[in-house]
Amino acid sequence: MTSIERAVPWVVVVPVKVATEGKSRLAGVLDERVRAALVRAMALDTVDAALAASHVRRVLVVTADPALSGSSFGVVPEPARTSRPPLDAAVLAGVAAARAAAPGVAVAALLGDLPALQPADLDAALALAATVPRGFVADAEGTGTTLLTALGAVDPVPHFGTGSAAAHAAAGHVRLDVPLASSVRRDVDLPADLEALEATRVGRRTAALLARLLG
Ligand SMILES: Nc1nc2c(ncn2[C@@H]2O[C@H](COP(=O)(O)OP(=O)(O)OP(=O)(O)O)[C@@H](O)[C@H]2O)c(=O)[nH]1
Ligand SMILES: C=C(OP(=O)(O)O)C(=O)O
Repeated sequence: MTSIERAVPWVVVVPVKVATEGKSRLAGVLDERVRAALVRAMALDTVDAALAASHVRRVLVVTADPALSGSSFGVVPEPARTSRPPLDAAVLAGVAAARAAAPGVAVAALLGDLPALQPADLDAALALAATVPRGFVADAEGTGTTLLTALGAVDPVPHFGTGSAAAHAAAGHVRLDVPLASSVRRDVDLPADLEALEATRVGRRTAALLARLLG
């Protein structure tokens, strides 16, 4: 088969916290207003990069943030709190919406704080993910998970946060062999991640915000 026939069309689910509650680990360097603007800028830049990836058919954003709406992606309401970690529950809600609209569709849950995401890097990860039932990409630290994938015949097992990469590996999910430098692994959590963005090609909204911050 040619690579075209093998190409899997993906629905990408992007969870985004209400902006005013996001990025608390940056509270020491950014005030609440700027942090909220950063959450929104990074989320929309992540979505734009995902939409530009050739393997992505649709993007669904799972959020309760009223400022995150747009014509190029769908919005899935934040699910009610349960005993499950809220991020994992949000991803499950997004996956359920994707599968309700397109039964058996391959789904990829992508964190919404990847402002340096490049479409080619996401395509490279999804090309690898097309060969395994469940895959994941660890963050640059190797502990968290920034992308998890599930082909149409299996349900994803949403698990994010510190330690989630090891949990996915222990569950037999395949660590997708993307380079450490891949922009799929570059989430922004800590002040050091924010500083590193100054030397990184980021989406236009995040770039504009950083330019205002740095004067
Ligand atoms: N919809 C939704 N998205 C979430 C939730 N928790 C985290 N996210 C998103 O998932 C991505 C990664 O989460 P984190 O790195 O923990 O982001 P965060 O919770 O804003 O960061 P901290 O407050 O510093 O822990 C970010 O895009 C968040 O906006 C949640 O409960 N619901
Ligand atoms: C959500 C994650 O962790 P963090 O809170 O460190 O971004 C993750 O990377 O799985």
